[in-house]
Amino acid sequence: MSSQTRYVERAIPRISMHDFEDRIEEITTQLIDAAENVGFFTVINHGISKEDIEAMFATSKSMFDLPDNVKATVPWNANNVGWEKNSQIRPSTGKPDSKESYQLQFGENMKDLWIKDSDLPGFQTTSLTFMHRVQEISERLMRCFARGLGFPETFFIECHGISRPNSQTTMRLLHYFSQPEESDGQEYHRAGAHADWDFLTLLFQKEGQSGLEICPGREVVTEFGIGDEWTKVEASTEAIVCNIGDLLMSWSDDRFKSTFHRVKAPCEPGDYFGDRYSIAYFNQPCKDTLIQGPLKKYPMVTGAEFTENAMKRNFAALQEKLKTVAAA
Ligand SMILES: O=C(O)CCC(=O)C(=O)O
Ligand SMILES: [Fe+2]
Repeated sequence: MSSQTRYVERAIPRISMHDFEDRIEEITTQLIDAAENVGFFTVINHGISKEDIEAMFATSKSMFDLPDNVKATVPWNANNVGWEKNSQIRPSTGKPDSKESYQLQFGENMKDLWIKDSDLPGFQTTSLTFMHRVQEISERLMRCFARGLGFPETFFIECHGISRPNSQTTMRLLHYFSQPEESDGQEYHRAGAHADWDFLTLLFQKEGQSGLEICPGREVVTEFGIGDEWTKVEASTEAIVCNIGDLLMSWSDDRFKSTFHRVKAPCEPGDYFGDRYSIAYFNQPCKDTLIQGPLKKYPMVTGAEFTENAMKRNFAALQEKLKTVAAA
């Protein structure tokens, strides 16, 4: 079905966050280097133990194990919250990802969209506790990026405040369905190639459940095209994989790169075909945040406008793709 992937080795920087307050300068230098040259890096010694990450994965699995009619009581909506199944179509593939996901936020968008305690006891509390811990790590990284770009140190933390009702920061629980190892002629996409449009994504994976790949080389945030040489990112439960999103690329006037990535449709020997669980934490701006880089390369927009523009660009690229699929 799909042709063999061309792979290249690229080193993915691994950054330790131990003794953060004493090492903030050194960590900032490492982060800025990774952001400029790769767009992807992993953080270790970040303060969340492997056991706590495994516990969140267990909670996520219990939620996905609920019957579809229960999960359908908290349906996805365009505020990027709620549960969906086989419904996200990526412009790069023109086909839905073979997965289900449940997106959670801190603010008013989550009204009536939490799985009830009567369906899964403790789900909301466990998830929110974990989200606050990932937010703490995100805020340390934001302090470094603010320093690196010459903004006041707490600038990005305020722009992405999670205690504001209009917060849009999202944690996405993901479950990719297991796929047949014997080809049945179909290609089952997991997450088709895309760039994220947030500030910074923090991704948790489970050891053994590989599939994440990156394709760097993007020069400007407004372009959509991707190259065809991929690099595998190892799945480790302890390390958090971080990628720059379009928002930070724009805020840095294209100095920091938002990188195309995918979860490969398994199709070659050595690929992982089993159920795959991951957790992505997207740092999103509040709706009224004003966004513009120090060099003013792009016009100033609000957080709400930035998201809307990203969705429009995505939609236009999808229409183009569907045209070529229909013509083929
Ligand atoms: O599940 C993964 O490993 C990646 C997910 C992802 O890139 C996304 O949801 O934006
Ligand atoms: Fe992504």
